[in-house]
Amino acid sequence: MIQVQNLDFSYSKKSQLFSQLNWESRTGNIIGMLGKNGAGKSSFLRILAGLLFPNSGQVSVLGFSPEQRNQTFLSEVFFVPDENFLPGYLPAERYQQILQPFYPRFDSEIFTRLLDRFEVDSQEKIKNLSFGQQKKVGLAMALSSGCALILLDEPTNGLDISSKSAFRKELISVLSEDQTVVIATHLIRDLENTLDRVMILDQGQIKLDADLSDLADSLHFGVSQSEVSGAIYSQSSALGVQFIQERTTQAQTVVNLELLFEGVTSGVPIASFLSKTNSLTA
Ligand SMILES: Nc1ncnc2c1ncn2[C@@H]1O[C@H](COP(=O)(O)OP(=O)(O)OP(=O)(O)O)[C@@H](O)[C@H]1O
Repeated sequence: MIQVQNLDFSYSKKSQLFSQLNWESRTGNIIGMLGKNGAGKSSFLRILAGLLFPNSGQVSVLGFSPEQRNQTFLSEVFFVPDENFLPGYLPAERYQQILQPFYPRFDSEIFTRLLDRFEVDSQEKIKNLSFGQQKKVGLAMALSSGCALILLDEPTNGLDISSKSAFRKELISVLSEDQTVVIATHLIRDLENTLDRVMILDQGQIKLDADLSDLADSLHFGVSQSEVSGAIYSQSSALGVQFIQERTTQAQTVVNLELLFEGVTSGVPIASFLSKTNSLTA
C-alpha cells in the first residue's frame, strides 16, 4: 500500500530532514505517526500526498508515484492538513456536494451523520465556524470519502474532549478493512485504544514501527513506588516510577504510548525487545 525506499528530503541544502528513510505499510491499519515538534510528521504526510517531492529515493502509494498526482491516485487519497483547507464562503453541505464526484465511494449519509454527531451546522458558511468546527468538517469529509488512504495531520488538535472521543469512535466504526489511515500527532493520549500500529519518527529516521499487539505481547508496562530492576526504560512521574520491562511471565498490559515514545526518543532500542519480525528500528 505504501512503500518508501531510501527517501532523502530537505527544505534547504543546509539541513536534511529525512535521510535514507525506509518504511512500508499494510492495508487496513490505523497507523499513528508519532514525533516531537519538528520531527517531520507533516512533511512526511505531504510527501505521501504528493504535495512535496523527495530529493531522492522511491515513494509508492497504492502503486502510484505521489508526485505525479495521477487522477486515480487523487481519488483514492484524502489528506486533511493541520491548518484549515476548506473554502470559507461555502456551507459544509454545499462543499460536500461539489467534492463528492471526485471520490467514487463517497458516502453522503455518513457525512451528514458525522456532522450531526460532531454538532456542526452544515448550512453555515465554513468561515463562520470555529477552528474546531472547521476541523470537524474536514474530518467528516475524510471519513466519508471512502478513500483507500486517509492522511490526517493532528486531527484532534482543536477538538474539545467529547469531540475527541466521538472522533475516535467514528474512526473505528466508519472505516472498512480495505482502508488505511495514517495519523500524525504529538497528542499521543488522544489516540489511545485507536491504533493498530505505531511508527515513531525522530531525527530524520523511523526509530520504531510496530503493531500494538506485538508491543503488548513483548513488553510489560507498569508503575512502581521504587526503581524496578530489569527495566528497559523508566521515568519518574507523579504516580511513581513508570517502567517498561521485557515481558516474560508478567500479565499483558495496555501499551503506554507516552512512555514508549519517551523511551524510543531517548535512544532505548525498544524494537530489539519485540518478538515479531515485522517490527523494525532504524
Ligand atoms: N515550508 C517549509 N520551509 C522550510 N522549512 C520547513 C517548511 N515546513 C517545515 N519546515 C521545517 O521542517 C521541519 C519539519 O517540519 P514538520 O512541520 O514536517 O514537522 P512536524 O513533525 O509536523 O512538527 P509539528 O509537530 O510541530 O507540527 C521543521 O524543522 C520545520 O521548520
